[in-house]
Amino acid sequence: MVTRMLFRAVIMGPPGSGKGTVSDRIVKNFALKHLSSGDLLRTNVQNKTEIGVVAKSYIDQGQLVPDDVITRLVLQELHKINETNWLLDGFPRTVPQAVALDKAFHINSVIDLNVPFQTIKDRLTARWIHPASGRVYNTEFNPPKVPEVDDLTGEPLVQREDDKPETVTRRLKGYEALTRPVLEYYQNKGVLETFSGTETNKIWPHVYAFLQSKLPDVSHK
Ligand SMILES: Nc1nc2c(ncn2[C@@H]2O[C@H](COP(=O)(O)OP(=O)(O)O)[C@@H](O)[C@H]2O)c(=O)[nH]1
Ligand SMILES: Nc1ncnc2c1ncn2[C@@H]1O[C@H](COP(=O)(O)OP(=O)(O)O)[C@@H](O)[C@H]1O
Repeated sequence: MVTRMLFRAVIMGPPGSGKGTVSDRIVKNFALKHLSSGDLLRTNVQNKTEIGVVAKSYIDQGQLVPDDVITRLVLQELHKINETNWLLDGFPRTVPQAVALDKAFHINSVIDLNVPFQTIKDRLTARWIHPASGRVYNTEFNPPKVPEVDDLTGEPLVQREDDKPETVTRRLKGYEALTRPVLEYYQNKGVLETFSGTETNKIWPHVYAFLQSKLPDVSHK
Protein backbone atom coordinates (compact mmCIF):
# COMPACT_ATOMS: atom_id res chain seq x y z
CA MET A 1 0.00 0.00 0.00
CA VAL A 2 1.24 3.46 -0.89
CA THR A 3 0.43 4.95 2.52
CA ARG A 4 2.82 2.52 4.23
CA MET A 5 5.76 4.08 2.43
CA LEU A 6 4.98 7.62 3.49
CA PHE A 7 7.24 9.27 6.02
CA ARG A 8 5.45 10.76 9.00
CA ALA A 9 7.59 12.69 11.45
CA VAL A 10 6.98 14.82 14.52
CA ILE A 11 9.30 17.56 15.74
CA MET A 12 9.21 18.22 19.49
CA GLY A 13 11.00 20.40 22.00
CA PRO A 14 10.13 23.12 24.48
CA PRO A 15 8.71 26.43 23.24
CA GLY A 16 11.54 28.33 21.59
CA SER A 17 13.79 25.29 21.13
CA GLY A 18 13.92 26.00 17.38
CA LYS A 19 11.19 23.71 16.05
CA GLY A 20 9.99 26.31 13.53
CA THR A 21 13.54 27.24 12.50
CA VAL A 22 14.62 23.62 12.02
CA SER A 23 11.33 22.75 10.27
CA ASP A 24 11.99 25.54 7.80
CA ARG A 25 15.37 24.04 6.95
CA ILE A 26 13.87 20.57 6.70
CA VAL A 27 11.23 21.60 4.15
CA LYS A 28 13.87 23.44 2.11
CA ASN A 29 15.94 20.24 1.90
CA PHE A 30 13.46 17.39 1.91
CA ALA A 31 10.14 16.73 0.25
CA LEU A 32 7.97 17.03 3.34
CA LYS A 33 4.93 19.14 4.13
CA HIS A 34 5.23 21.07 7.41
CA LEU A 35 2.21 21.54 9.66
CA SER A 36 2.57 23.69 12.78
CA SER A 37 -0.23 23.51 15.35
CA GLY A 38 0.78 26.95 16.68
CA ASP A 39 0.58 28.53 13.21
CA LEU A 40 -2.72 26.80 12.60
CA LEU A 41 -4.12 28.15 15.87
CA ARG A 42 -2.81 31.67 15.24
CA THR A 43 -4.46 31.69 11.79
CA ASN A 44 -7.74 30.69 13.46
CA VAL A 45 -7.31 33.41 16.09
CA GLN A 46 -6.60 35.99 13.41
CA ASN A 47 -9.63 34.93 11.36
CA LYS A 48 -11.77 34.87 14.53
CA THR A 49 -13.09 31.38 13.77
CA GLU A 50 -15.04 29.56 16.46
CA ILE A 51 -11.93 27.58 17.39
CA GLY A 52 -9.81 30.73 17.25
CA VAL A 53 -12.04 32.52 19.75
CA VAL A 54 -11.85 29.59 22.19
CA ALA A 55 -8.10 29.13 21.70
CA LYS A 56 -7.05 32.76 22.13
CA SER A 57 -7.49 32.97 25.89
CA TYR A 58 -5.49 29.79 26.46
CA ILE A 59 -2.68 30.83 24.12
CA ASP A 60 -2.38 34.34 25.57
CA GLN A 61 -2.11 32.90 29.08
CA GLY A 62 0.56 30.41 28.04
CA GLN A 63 -1.74 27.45 28.63
CA LEU A 64 -2.42 24.54 26.33
CA VAL A 65 -5.59 24.57 24.27
CA PRO A 66 -7.92 21.68 25.33
CA ASP A 67 -6.94 18.32 23.82
CA ASP A 68 -10.22 17.74 21.97
CA VAL A 69 -10.11 21.15 20.26
CA ILE A 70 -6.53 20.91 19.01
CA THR A 71 -6.77 17.22 18.14
CA ARG A 72 -9.79 17.74 15.91
CA LEU A 73 -8.15 20.71 14.21
CA VAL A 74 -4.81 19.00 13.54
CA LEU A 75 -6.21 15.64 12.42
CA GLN A 76 -8.53 17.42 10.00
CA GLU A 77 -5.53 19.18 8.42
CA LEU A 78 -3.45 16.00 8.32
CA HIS A 79 -6.17 14.17 6.44
CA LYS A 80 -5.97 16.91 3.79
CA ILE A 81 -2.29 16.08 3.18
CA ASN A 82 -2.75 12.33 3.51
CA GLU A 83 -0.92 11.59 0.26
CA THR A 84 2.37 13.28 1.18
CA ASN A 85 5.24 12.91 3.62
CA TRP A 86 4.75 15.29 6.49
CA LEU A 87 6.41 16.85 9.49
CA LEU A 88 4.18 17.78 12.39
CA ASP A 89 5.39 20.61 14.64
CA GLY A 90 3.84 21.44 18.04
CA PHE A 91 1.51 18.43 18.17
CA PRO A 92 1.19 16.16 20.12
CA ARG A 93 1.92 18.03 23.34
CA THR A 94 0.09 15.70 25.74
CA VAL A 95 -0.17 11.92 26.00
CA PRO A 96 -3.90 11.89 25.05
CA GLN A 97 -2.97 13.86 21.88
CA ALA A 98 -0.22 11.32 21.08
CA VAL A 99 -2.65 8.44 21.56
CA ALA A 100 -5.21 10.10 19.27
CA LEU A 101 -2.53 10.70 16.61
CA ASP A 102 -1.41 7.08 16.82
CA LYS A 103 -4.93 5.89 16.14
CA ALA A 104 -4.98 7.87 12.89
CA PHE A 105 -1.39 7.60 11.58
CA HIS A 106 1.76 5.57 12.01
CA ILE A 107 4.57 7.88 13.17
CA ASN A 108 8.02 6.87 11.86
CA SER A 109 10.29 9.33 13.66
CA VAL A 110 10.14 11.89 16.43
CA ILE A 111 12.83 14.57 16.34
CA ASP A 112 13.33 15.99 19.84
CA LEU A 113 15.19 19.30 20.19
CA ASN A 114 16.67 19.33 23.67
CA VAL A 115 17.65 22.92 24.47
CA PRO A 116 18.25 24.27 28.01
CA PHE A 117 15.48 26.46 29.44
CA GLN A 118 17.77 29.43 30.13
CA THR A 119 18.81 29.54 26.46
CA ILE A 120 15.15 29.54 25.52
CA LYS A 121 14.20 32.40 27.83
CA ASP A 122 16.90 34.58 26.26
CA ARG A 123 15.76 33.73 22.74
CA LEU A 124 12.05 34.29 23.07
CA THR A 125 12.29 37.91 24.18
CA ALA A 126 14.09 38.53 20.86
CA ARG A 127 11.58 36.61 18.66
CA TRP A 128 9.59 38.50 16.02
CA ILE A 129 7.13 36.86 13.64
CA HIS A 130 5.30 37.59 10.41
CA PRO A 131 1.81 36.37 11.38
CA ALA A 132 0.49 35.76 7.86
CA SER A 133 3.28 33.36 6.82
CA GLY A 134 4.55 32.12 10.18
CA ARG A 135 8.08 33.32 9.27
CA VAL A 136 10.20 33.69 12.38
CA TYR A 137 13.02 36.15 13.08
CA ASN A 138 15.26 36.88 16.03
CA THR A 139 16.89 40.25 16.58
CA GLU A 140 20.18 38.51 17.35
CA PHE A 141 20.14 35.17 15.52
CA ASN A 142 18.38 35.90 12.22
CA PRO A 143 17.34 39.56 12.12
CA PRO A 144 15.11 40.82 9.31
CA LYS A 145 16.89 42.97 6.67
CA VAL A 146 14.92 46.00 7.92
CA PRO A 147 14.05 46.01 11.65
CA GLU A 148 10.46 44.94 12.39
CA VAL A 149 9.66 44.35 8.69
CA ASP A 150 9.14 40.99 6.92
CA ASP A 151 11.85 40.35 4.29
CA LEU A 152 9.49 38.93 1.66
CA THR A 153 6.31 41.00 1.93
CA GLY A 154 7.51 44.23 3.57
CA GLU A 155 4.69 43.83 6.10
CA PRO A 156 5.22 44.66 9.79
CA LEU A 157 6.52 42.01 12.18
CA VAL A 158 5.01 41.51 15.64
CA GLN A 159 6.13 40.05 18.94
CA ARG A 160 3.95 37.24 20.24
CA GLU A 161 1.78 38.08 23.22
CA ASP A 162 2.80 34.75 24.79
CA ASP A 163 6.55 35.49 24.50
CA LYS A 164 6.45 37.80 27.55
CA PRO A 165 8.91 36.47 30.18
CA GLU A 166 6.27 35.48 32.76
CA THR A 167 4.21 33.67 30.10
CA VAL A 168 7.32 31.88 28.81
CA THR A 169 7.99 30.60 32.35
CA ARG A 170 4.44 29.26 32.54
CA ARG A 171 4.77 27.56 29.13
CA LEU A 172 8.05 25.91 30.16
CA LYS A 173 6.43 24.58 33.36
CA GLY A 174 3.54 23.26 31.28
CA TYR A 175 6.05 21.58 28.99
CA GLU A 176 7.68 19.76 31.91
CA ALA A 177 4.37 18.59 33.32
CA LEU A 178 2.42 17.67 30.19
CA THR A 179 4.80 17.27 27.25
CA ARG A 180 7.80 15.50 28.77
CA PRO A 181 5.64 12.35 29.24
CA VAL A 182 5.05 12.42 25.47
CA LEU A 183 8.82 12.04 24.95
CA GLU A 184 8.73 8.99 27.20
CA TYR A 185 5.76 7.66 25.25
CA TYR A 186 7.73 7.85 21.98
CA GLN A 187 10.92 6.59 23.63
CA ASN A 188 9.02 3.45 24.62
CA LYS A 189 7.88 3.05 21.02
CA GLY A 190 11.51 3.27 19.86
CA VAL A 191 10.99 6.24 17.52
CA LEU A 192 12.50 9.07 19.59
CA GLU A 193 15.65 10.76 18.28
CA THR A 194 17.03 13.43 20.63
CA PHE A 195 19.29 16.28 19.47
CA SER A 196 20.83 18.32 22.28
CA GLY A 197 22.53 21.71 22.14
CA THR A 198 22.22 25.46 22.59
CA GLU A 199 22.64 26.53 18.94
CA THR A 200 20.45 25.59 16.00
CA ASN A 201 23.39 25.84 13.59
CA LYS A 202 25.18 23.10 15.53
CA ILE A 203 22.10 20.90 15.95
CA TRP A 204 20.99 21.20 12.31
CA PRO A 205 23.75 19.10 10.64
CA HIS A 206 22.83 16.18 12.90
CA VAL A 207 19.13 16.49 12.08
CA TYR A 208 20.02 16.72 8.39
CA ALA A 209 22.17 13.58 8.53
CA PHE A 210 19.45 11.72 10.41
CA LEU A 211 16.77 12.62 7.85
CA GLN A 212 19.06 11.72 4.97
CA SER A 213 19.35 8.25 6.45
CA LYS A 214 15.57 8.02 6.71
CA LEU A 215 14.64 9.66 3.42
CA PRO A 216 17.34 8.46 1.02
CA ASP A 217 15.10 8.59 -2.01
CA VAL A 218 13.78 12.10 -1.55
CA SER A 219 14.91 14.55 -4.20
CA HIS A 220 16.99 17.36 -2.75
CA LYS A 221 16.68 20.87 -4.04
N1 LIG B 1 20.16 33.13 19.54
C1 LIG B 1 19.61 32.11 18.86
N2 LIG B 1 18.33 32.19 18.50
C2 LIG B 1 17.80 31.13 17.81
C3 LIG B 1 18.54 29.97 17.50
N3 LIG B 1 17.73 29.11 16.82
C4 LIG B 1 16.52 29.71 16.73
N4 LIG B 1 16.56 30.94 17.31
C5 LIG B 1 15.51 31.94 17.48
O1 LIG B 1 14.81 31.56 18.67
C6 LIG B 1 13.41 31.83 18.55
C7 LIG B 1 12.63 30.52 18.75
O2 LIG B 1 12.84 29.66 17.63
P1 LIG B 1 11.58 28.96 16.92
O3 LIG B 1 12.11 28.24 15.71
O4 LIG B 1 10.49 29.95 16.72
O5 LIG B 1 11.22 27.90 18.09
P2 LIG B 1 9.89 27.05 18.36
O6 LIG B 1 9.09 27.85 19.32
O7 LIG B 1 10.41 25.77 18.97
O8 LIG B 1 9.20 26.82 17.04
C8 LIG B 1 13.23 32.47 17.16
O9 LIG B 1 13.25 33.87 17.32
C9 LIG B 1 14.44 31.97 16.37
O10 LIG B 1 14.80 32.87 15.33
C10 LIG B 1 19.93 29.92 17.90
O11 LIG B 1 20.67 28.95 17.67
N5 LIG B 1 20.39 31.01 18.59
N1 LIG C 1 -0.67 20.53 20.53
C1 LIG C 1 -1.14 21.58 21.22
N2 LIG C 1 -1.94 21.38 22.30
C2 LIG C 1 -2.43 22.39 23.02
N3 LIG C 1 -2.14 23.68 22.76
C3 LIG C 1 -1.34 23.95 21.70
C4 LIG C 1 -0.81 22.91 20.87
N4 LIG C 1 -0.05 23.48 19.90
C5 LIG C 1 -0.09 24.80 20.12
N5 LIG C 1 -0.86 25.10 21.20
C6 LIG C 1 -1.14 26.44 21.77
O1 LIG C 1 -0.50 27.43 20.96
C7 LIG C 1 0.55 28.09 21.70
C8 LIG C 1 1.71 28.40 20.78
O2 LIG C 1 2.20 27.20 20.24
P1 LIG C 1 3.51 27.17 19.37
O3 LIG C 1 3.47 28.20 18.31
O4 LIG C 1 3.74 25.76 18.95
O5 LIG C 1 4.60 27.61 20.43
P2 LIG C 1 6.14 27.37 20.41
O6 LIG C 1 6.53 27.21 18.95
O7 LIG C 1 6.72 28.60 21.00
O8 LIG C 1 6.35 26.12 21.18
C9 LIG C 1 0.86 27.16 22.85
O9 LIG C 1 1.43 27.84 23.96
C10 LIG C 1 -0.53 26.59 23.16
O10 LIG C 1 -1.33 27.51 23.87
